[in-house]
Amino acid sequence: MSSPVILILTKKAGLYYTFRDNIREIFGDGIQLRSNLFPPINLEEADLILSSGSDNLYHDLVNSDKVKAPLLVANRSIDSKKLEKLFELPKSTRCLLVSNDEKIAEQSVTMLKRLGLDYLHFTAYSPDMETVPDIRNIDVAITHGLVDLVPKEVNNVLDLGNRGLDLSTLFEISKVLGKTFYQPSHITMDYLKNFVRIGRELAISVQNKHYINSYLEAILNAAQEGIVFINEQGMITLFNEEASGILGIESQKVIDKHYTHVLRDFQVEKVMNNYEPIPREIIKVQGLNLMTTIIPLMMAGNFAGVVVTFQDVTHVERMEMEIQKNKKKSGLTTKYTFADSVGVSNLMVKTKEIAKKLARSEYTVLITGESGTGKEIFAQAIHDYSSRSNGPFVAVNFAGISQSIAESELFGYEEGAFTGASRGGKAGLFELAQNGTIFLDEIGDAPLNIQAAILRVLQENNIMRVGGNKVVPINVRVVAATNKNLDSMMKEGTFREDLFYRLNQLPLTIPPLRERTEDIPALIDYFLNEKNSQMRFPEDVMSALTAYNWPGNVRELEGLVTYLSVIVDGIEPALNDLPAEMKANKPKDVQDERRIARLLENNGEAFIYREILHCLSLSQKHHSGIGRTTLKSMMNISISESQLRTKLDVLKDFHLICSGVKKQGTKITQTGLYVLNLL
Ligand SMILES: Nc1ncnc2c1ncn2[C@@H]1O[C@H](COP(=O)(O)OP(=O)(O)OP(=O)(O)O)[C@@H](O)[C@H]1O
Repeated sequence: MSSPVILILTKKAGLYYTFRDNIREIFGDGIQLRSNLFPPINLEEADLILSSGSDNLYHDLVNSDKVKAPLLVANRSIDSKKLEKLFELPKSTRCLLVSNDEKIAEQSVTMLKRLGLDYLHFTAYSPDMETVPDIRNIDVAITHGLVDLVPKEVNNVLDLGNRGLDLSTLFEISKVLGKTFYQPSHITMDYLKNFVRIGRELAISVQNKHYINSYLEAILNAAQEGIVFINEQGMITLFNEEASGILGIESQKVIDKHYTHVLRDFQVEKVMNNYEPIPREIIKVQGLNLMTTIIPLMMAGNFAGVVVTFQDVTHVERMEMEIQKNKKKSGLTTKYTFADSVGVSNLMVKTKEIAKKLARSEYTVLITGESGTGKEIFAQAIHDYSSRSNGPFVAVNFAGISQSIAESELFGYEEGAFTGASRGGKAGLFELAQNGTIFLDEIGDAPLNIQAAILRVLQENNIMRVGGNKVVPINVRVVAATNKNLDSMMKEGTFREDLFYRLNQLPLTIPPLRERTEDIPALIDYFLNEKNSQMRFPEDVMSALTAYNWPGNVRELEGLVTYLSVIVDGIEPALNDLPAEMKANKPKDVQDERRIARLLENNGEAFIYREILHCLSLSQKHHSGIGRTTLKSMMNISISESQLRTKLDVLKDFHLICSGVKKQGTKITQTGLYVLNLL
C-alpha cells in the first residue's frame, strides 16, 4: 500500500516547510506531502487537504466537486520560546499584528489575548486591508515569519516565526489517515514542555487557567509515560493516567499532596535540592522496574518545580534476562577479540591501539574501509573490549535488505502488524541487543526511511515495534560499518547527513591490505593454521602476493589460501598455481608504477636503482635470490656497502624487491620488473 498524500495549502513556502517538518516529526516519512505552491497539483491523488487558513483558495476547493478528500483547516500552535519575548513587553505596549491575511491577523490577536497578553494593545494589520489602521504610534510589529510585510514606519519588529500545527490538528490527521504517531510519548512530551512553559506564564497573568489546565490534562493523559509535576513547594499538581496505572494510585488522591507521601522511592529530594536532572535511571518500585527521568523545571532562571516521568520496563528487563540465558544458544556472542585480529604491520598495530581506546567509550563508532578489510572483526573486538562485553552482540547487514524487512527486523512487530506476522509479535534486533552492541553492517546500503528511523532511535534511545504503540526504551551501543563513500552519497542525497554525523562520533578506518603487505605472511600462517594445513609458501609466491593489488583484501587472501589448500598436491604452492591475475602480477595501478619510477628519477640516482633492479632481474631468471655481496659484484657501478643498503631499503619500501627471512637473498618483484622497464 502506498503512503497517503496530504496536499498542504499555504500562501508562503516557509509555512509549508514548517507544516511539513511538523508532520514528518510526528509521522516519520510515512506520509507524502504536496504543496499548492509547487505545481502540478493533482487534487485526485490527495487523501487529505490541509489548509493554513480558511482563505479564498480553501473556499474554492470546498466548493469544487473535484475534491473528494476531506478538508482540514489547521489549528496553529505557537513556539513558547518565542512567546517569552512577548511576555517581556511592558504593559500597554502598542503592538501591530502583521499577517498576509486580515482574518489571520485578527485570529492571532484573539489568541494572544487568550494567552493572557491582554494587557498589551493589539492592532491587526494586513497590507491588503480595506481600512488601513493608524500605525503612527505603534511600538512594535509582531509577525509570524512575515517581516517583509511590516510597514516601514515601524522600526521594532518581533518575529515569532511560523506557527506550526498544534497537537489537535496532528491528532486529527492521524485519525483521518489512520496513521499512528511515530513516538507518541516523546512527541507529547515535547509539546508538553511547550505548554508547561505557556501554562506557567499564564498562571502568572491569566484568568483562563481552567481552560489551559484541561487542555494540558488531555495531552498528559494521551502520553504513554507516567508524568508527575511537583511544584516548588513539593506539592503534586499533576498526575497523569499512565502514572495512576503504573503506580496503582488514583490521581484525585494525590493531587495537592506532598510528593514524599507518594513518590517515596524516587529520588525527587535530590533534584529539589541541587536542581540537577537525573536522566534515565531504572529504579524498583512495588516490584516493578521503572525507567525514570527527573528534571528540574527552571523558569527565567528560577526553580519552578520538578517533572518526573517514568515507564514500566519490567518486561524489557525480563526479556533481557532471557536473552542473556539464550545468548550462547542464539549466537549473539562475538567470535573475535583484538588478539584474533592478525596484524603485525605498523599500520595495523596503530589501528588496533586506536580501536581499543574507542572500545572503552560509549560513543557510536563508524568503521570505514574497503570490502574485506576486517571491519566486522573490529566491530566484534570492540564489543569484546568494551564494558558491554557481557551483553549481546547483534549484527545486521543492510546489503540487499528491503525497507519493510529492515523495519520489522530492526524494530520487531506486534501480532497482526501485517499479513504473516507471527502470533505474539516479535522482538526486533535493537531489543535483542539490549545492554549490548548492535552492529549495523553496510550501513551505506540502508534505505533512506530506515536511515531516518535509525537516527530517531539514536536520538531518543527508544523504539516502537511495527504496528505497536508502546515505546520500548533501549540501551544499546551502535557500531556501524561501510565500504561505501558516504561523503559522495551525502552529496547525491542517498545518505542522510544528520545520520552520518550521529554515527561518525568515533571514526575508525581499516587500511587496505595493499598498504600493509607485511601482514600477508602472518595472515597466511593464521589461515593455514585454521585449516591445520602444513603448506608453506615459497619466496617467489610470497613476493608475487606482496606485489598483488588485493582488491578483495583479507577476504580475498583467505579465499586464496583455501583455494591453494585444495588444489596443491605437495606442501609448497608454485607460482603457477596462483590465479592468473596474481601470477601475471599486473601492476596495482599503472599510475603507481609510473609514480614510483618518477620518484626514483627525481632522486637523481635512477641509474643506480636501474642497475640494482637489472642485476636482480638477471638472477630472477635462475629463480634464486642473491645476497648483497654478489649483487655488488654483479653491478657495473661502484657503490659503497652502506649506499647499497640504503638503496635496497628504498626499493623494498616500494615493493620493487623482497628478501627472504632466512638468508634467501634478495629478489625482484613483478612490480620491480615493471618499474625497471620504465626507468
Ligand atoms: N585481521 C584479520 N585477522 C584475521 N582474519 C581477518 C582479519 N581481517 C579480516 N579477516 C577475515 O577476512 C574476512 C573478511 O573480514 P570482514 O567480514 O570482517 O570484512 P569487512 O571489512 O567487514 O568486509 P565487507 O565490507 O565486505 O563486509 C573474514 O573471513 C575475516 O575472518
